[in-house]
Amino acid sequence: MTTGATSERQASAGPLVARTVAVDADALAARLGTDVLDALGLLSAVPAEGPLTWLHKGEGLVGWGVAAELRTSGPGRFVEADAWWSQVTARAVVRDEVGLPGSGLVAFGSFAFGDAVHDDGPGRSVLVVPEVVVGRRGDTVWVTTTTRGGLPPVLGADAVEPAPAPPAPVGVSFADGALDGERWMSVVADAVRRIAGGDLEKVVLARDLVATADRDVDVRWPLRRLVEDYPTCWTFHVEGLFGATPEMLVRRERGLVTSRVLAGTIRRTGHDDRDLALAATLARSSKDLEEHEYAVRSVAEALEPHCSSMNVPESPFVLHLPNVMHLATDVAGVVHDAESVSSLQLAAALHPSAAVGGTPTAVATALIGQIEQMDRGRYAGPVGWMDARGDGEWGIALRSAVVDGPQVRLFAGCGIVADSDPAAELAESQAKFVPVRDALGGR
Ligand SMILES: C=C(O[C@H]1C=CC=C(C(=O)O)[C@@H]1O)C(=O)O
Repeated sequence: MTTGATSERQASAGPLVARTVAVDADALAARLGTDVLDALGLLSAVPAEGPLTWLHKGEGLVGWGVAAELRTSGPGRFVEADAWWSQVTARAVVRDEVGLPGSGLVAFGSFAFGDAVHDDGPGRSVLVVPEVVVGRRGDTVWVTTTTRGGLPPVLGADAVEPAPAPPAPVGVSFADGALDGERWMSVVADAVRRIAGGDLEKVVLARDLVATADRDVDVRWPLRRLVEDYPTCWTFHVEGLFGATPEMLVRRERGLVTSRVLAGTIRRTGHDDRDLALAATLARSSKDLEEHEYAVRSVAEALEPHCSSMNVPESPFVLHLPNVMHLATDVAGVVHDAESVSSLQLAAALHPSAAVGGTPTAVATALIGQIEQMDRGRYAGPVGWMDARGDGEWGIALRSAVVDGPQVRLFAGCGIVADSDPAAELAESQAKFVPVRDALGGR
C-alpha cells in the first residue's frame, strides 16, 4: 500500500462504546431553546469547538468531540481509512435502538482531491468519530454518545446543551488567491488548446479566493447562512472544510446506491421569467450537454462493477439553485456486493468523477496538477459520513472553503471542453463563489 503519514487517535486501547437512543424532537428543541429541530435547530446544539455537520432539507447529522480519529494521505488514503473503520467497528460495542442509516457508531470524513502533482500532505484526509451525534431523519430524532476509555456514556438529550450563538465575521475583505482572473483565463485558454489538439476531452479547472476577517471566523456562522440559503444542498463541515454542495457523489443505503451528477452551469439572473428561458437554453446547449455527458459516463462506469442493475436517465434535468442552474442526472443502482463494499469504497471508486477531474481521468488529473497552479487540498474531494453498516453519504466538497483562524480560502471550478470561452468560465467561477461569499456576510 502506498500511503503518506497516517496517525490514529483513540484515547484508550479499549473498544469504542456507542449508545444511540431516540429522543423526543419537541423536548430536545425546547431544551435547545429553538422552535423546531430543523437544520438550524440542530446547529444550535453545536459548540464552537470542533463542529461536524451534514445537513440537508431540515435533517441530517451534527456532531462534536473526538472519540477516535484517523488522519491519512496519499493515493492509499481511501483504502487505509476504510480498513481503519472496519477495525474500529468490528471492535466497538454498539447499542442502537434506532437502527436507521446514520444511527449507531458514525464517522464524519473529508478526503483530499489528490491531483497528480500536489501530494495531499500528511494527515490531510480525515475520519472523525464524534463523542456526541444528534441526528434527524423524518420524524425520528436520536442522540448517539460514543465514549473512550471505558467511561459510562451520558445518554440521550442529557448529552446535549444549547451552544452560544456564533458571532458574525467582522471586517471581511476578499483578494485573489493563487491566480488573478486574467491569469486564470489564460490557463483556461491553454486547456482549450490542448483539448483542440486532442490531448483530452474535458478538464475541470479551479481557482481560489482568499477572505480575511478582523478576527477568527466561527464557522458556525457561515454554516447557519448556508443552511438557510441553500436548503436543498448538503451543508457540511469537517475540520475547517465547509460549504453547501449540490452534488452527491454517492449515497449507499443498504442495497441501494444513488449519485447526483452535475456538470453544465448557467448563472441565474434573479428574474423568474429570464431564468426559465435560461434553463431552456442550458438544457439545449451542446457545450453543456457534452460536459455533462462525460460526468455521467464516468459515474456510471465506476458504479457498474458494483451494481446488479442500474438506472441512468438518458437526458438530464435542470437543477435550480439560488445562484446558478446545473444540468443534473440522478443515477441509481442496486448494489450486489453491499455486504462487502462500503459507501467509502464506492466513493473511492467514483472519485474523481469528470464533474471535478475530466476525461480521460488520468490525463485530466495530470493536467490539473500541471497547469492549475493551486493546491486543491480537500476541495472537490469526497466529504460526508459513514456508519458501522457501511451505509453513508459522500458529497463532493464544492461551493466550499477552508477556514483557518481569520482566513477563509474559497474554491470554485469549471468544466472546460472544446467550446469553452475563458471569460464565460471566469464569470461562472464567480457565481460559484457566491454561496460561501454571501455566507461570510452579516444578516
Ligand atoms: C467544480 C465545480 O462544479 C462542478 C459541478 C457542477 C457543475 C460544474 C460545471 O458546470 O463546470 C462543475 O463540473 C465547482 O463548483 O467548483
